[in-house]
Amino acid sequence: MQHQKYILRCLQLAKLGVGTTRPNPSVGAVIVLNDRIIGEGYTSPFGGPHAEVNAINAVTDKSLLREATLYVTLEPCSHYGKTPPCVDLIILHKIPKIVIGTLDPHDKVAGKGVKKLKEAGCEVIVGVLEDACKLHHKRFLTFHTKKRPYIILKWAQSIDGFIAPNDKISSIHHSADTKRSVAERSPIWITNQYSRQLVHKWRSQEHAILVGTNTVLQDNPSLSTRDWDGTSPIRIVLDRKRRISDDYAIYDGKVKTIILTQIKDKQAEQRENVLFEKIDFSKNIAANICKVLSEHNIQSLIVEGGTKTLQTFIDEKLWDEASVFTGPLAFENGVKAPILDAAPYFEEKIAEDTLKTYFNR
Ligand SMILES: NC(=O)C1=CN([C@@H]2O[C@H](COP(=O)(O)OP(=O)(O)OC[C@H]3O[C@@H](n4cnc5c(N)ncnc54)[C@H](OP(=O)(O)O)[C@@H]3O)[C@@H](O)[C@H]2O)C=CC1
Ligand SMILES: Nc1c(N[C@@H]2O[C@H](COP(=O)(O)O)[C@@H](O)[C@H]2O)[nH]c(=O)[nH]c1=O
Ligand SMILES: [Zn+2]
Repeated sequence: MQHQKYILRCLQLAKLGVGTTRPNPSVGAVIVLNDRIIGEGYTSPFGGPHAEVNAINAVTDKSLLREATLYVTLEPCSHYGKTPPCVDLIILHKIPKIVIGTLDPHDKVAGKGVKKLKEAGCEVIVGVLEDACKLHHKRFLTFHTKKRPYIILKWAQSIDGFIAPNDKISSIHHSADTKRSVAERSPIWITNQYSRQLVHKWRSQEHAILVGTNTVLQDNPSLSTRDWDGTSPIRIVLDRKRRISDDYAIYDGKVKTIILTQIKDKQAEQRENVLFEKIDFSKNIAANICKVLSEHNIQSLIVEGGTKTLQTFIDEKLWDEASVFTGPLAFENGVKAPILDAAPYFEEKIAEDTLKTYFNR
C-alpha cells in the first residue's frame, strides 16, 4: 500500500508535464524517507533534466538520500541522451531502494536501467501500479512497442446521432460554396464551451491532430489550443486531390502542417511550415497515415473527424481511445456519426453534454 501511495503521487506529478517533454515521456518521481516525501519532481520540457534528477535536486540535505527510497513511474534511463543517465546519479547518491511503475521499452533502456541499479547493489522493485503507469505513458509506450502513434478518436454528435446538419453536406458537394466565404466557414457547435475548452486541453497534450478534407472545406478549422495554455499540435490534413485552397486557416503557417495527398508538387512545398507527403489512398489508409507519422516521429494523434476519416480508423482497428461527446441539439438529418461497436469505460456529464470514453482493448 505504501508503495502504491507514492507511485500515485509520482503519477500526479507526471501529469503536469504531458505534452511538453516529447520525444521523452513525462515521468514523475518522489523520494521518501521514514514515510515522508523529502523531494519530488517531473520531467522538464525537452532537453531539460529528467524527473529523477529534479527530485534529487529538490532534496537539500543530500546525505538523506543514502537511506531513502526513490519512486518513479518509468524505469530510470541508463543511456546518454540530451542529459546523462539517471541511474548514474542514483548510484552516485547511493539511494538504496528504487520502486518503479513500469519498465521502459525504449531500445536504449529496456531493462538495462534496472540491471545497472541491481549491479550497484540497489534493491529494485518493478510493477507497482503498473497498469496506471502504462496508461499514463500510453503515447511513449505505444510509439516504441507498436512503432505507431497512440491514436485518440474524438467527435461531437447531436442527441439523434449526427455530427453536422444537412445544410453543411449540400455545400460540401458544391465546393465553390458561394453562400459562405472561406473566412466565414465554421463548425456547427454541438458541445458547450466547457467541453470545447477540454478539447483544447487535450489538443495541447497530443503531438498531432488529423482531419479529413471535407472537414477543412466545411469548417475551416484552425485546430489550435486557443482556449488553453499549451502548444498546438502538428496539423495533419487529408487532401487527396488537393481540393483545399491556400486561404484556409490550415495554411496560416502558425503551426507545422503536413498535407497527406496523392499530388505532390514542388511549388506547393515552398509554403512556410507546410509539408506535403504522398500516401496511397487505394487501401489501408489509416495504416498508411500511421506509417508517415511514425517516420516523422509523431508519438500521438487525435483524429477529430469527419465521419469518413474517423470510420477509416475504426474499420482498420487502428485506434486506442475514443472520446465521444453528445450534445443536446437534434438535427433530424445530416452527416451520421461514426459507428463504434464498443462499450464505454466511463461516462460523465459536462453541464448538459455527455462524454463517453472508450478504449480499444
Ligand atoms: N461534430 C464533430 O465532431 C465534427 C463534425 N464534422 C463535420 O463533418 C462533416 C465532414 O465529414 P465527412 O463528410 O465524413 O468528411 P471528412 O472530413 O472525413 O472528409 C472526407 C474526405 O477526406 C478524404 N478521405 C477521408 N477518409 C478517406 C478514405 N478512407 N478514403 C479516401 N479518402 C478519404 C476524402 O477526400 P476526397 O474525396 O478528396 O478524396 C473524403 O471525401 C463536415 O460537415 C464537418 O462540419 C467534422 C469533424 C468533427
Ligand atoms: N462541431 C464540434 C466540433 N468539431 C470539430 O472541431 C473542429 C473545429 O475546431 P477549431 O479549429 O478549434 O475551430 C471542427 O473542424 C471539427 O473537427 N468539436 C467539438 O468538440 N464540438 C463540436 O460541437
Ligand atoms: Zn533519465
